Amino acid sequence: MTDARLAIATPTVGATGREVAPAGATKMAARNLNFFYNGFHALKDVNFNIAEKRVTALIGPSGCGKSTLLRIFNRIYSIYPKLEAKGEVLLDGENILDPKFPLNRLRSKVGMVFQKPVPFPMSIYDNIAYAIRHYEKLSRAEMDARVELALTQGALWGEVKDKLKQSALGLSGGQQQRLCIARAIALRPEVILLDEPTSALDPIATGKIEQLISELKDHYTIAIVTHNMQQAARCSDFTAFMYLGELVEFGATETLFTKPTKKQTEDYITGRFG
Ligand SMILES: Nc1ncnc2c1ncn2[C@@H]1O[C@H](COP(=O)(O)OP(=O)(O)OP(=O)(O)O)[C@@H](O)[C@H]1O
Repeated sequence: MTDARLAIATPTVGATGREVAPAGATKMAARNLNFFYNGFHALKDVNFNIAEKRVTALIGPSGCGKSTLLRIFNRIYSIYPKLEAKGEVLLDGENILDPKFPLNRLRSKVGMVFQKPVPFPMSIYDNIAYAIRHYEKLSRAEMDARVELALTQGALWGEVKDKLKQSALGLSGGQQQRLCIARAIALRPEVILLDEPTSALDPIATGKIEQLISELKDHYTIAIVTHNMQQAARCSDFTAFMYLGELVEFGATETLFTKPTKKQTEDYITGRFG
């Protein structure tokens, strides 16, 4: 991977005291990353960068390790004793795989949305507020404003503003997924990881989520696992193609889809396998 825009950048400190890197600079990076499921070598020496305020897509045939890689970016695996990661995953230059990197801090900076929408069995309002209460003490008015902002950024406010007290389980699948994205946004993360966020949705709901992703990248760094190559082509700035646990090719999405340099990539994107 030689794209000069992805060179590791030294983070600078913004007005809020939060470290900020310019859009396009490296936000997260895997360095010689290997992962083992109870001895099974699922990721092999993976190196790649996720650019600040850009969308990076992970594509590849089933079982190639896309979800495994995404999950390592917020250390979800660490709750299982027989799973082991070797190498480094850097967030603004700090290794998040280091057990000394606090999990709470990681989870507040790196949010995750799963394949199947999983709203909590509570009201729409509380789905957002519950997550915030875990991290912050806010007044009622402040909480109302945060809930509204998250639902607005999640492109859901217009549809739910008159039924905030109703159960989130009554929303459609597409609305539930936007609620899950809003819940992740409510914690003001810097990075949002999306694991096949539209695979359970119809084309209209999928279109809304794709539109939302393109709006969110002005504010957040996004990595998305998708089986849908058109989706990767439509939504992402950079694409990583994986095969059998290896990162085969990484580059600007347009280049990877029009002029892949590896035969395996070409075979996959032209539908010859996978
Ligand atoms: N909990 C687990 N225990 C053992 N092996 C696992 C586990 N989860 C995944 N694997 C294996 O690790 C490899 C990578 O799986 P992973 O789910 O990351 O692939 P993927 O590319 O996301 O696949 P899909 O597109 O089908 O979701 C596969 O060989 C899979 O069988």
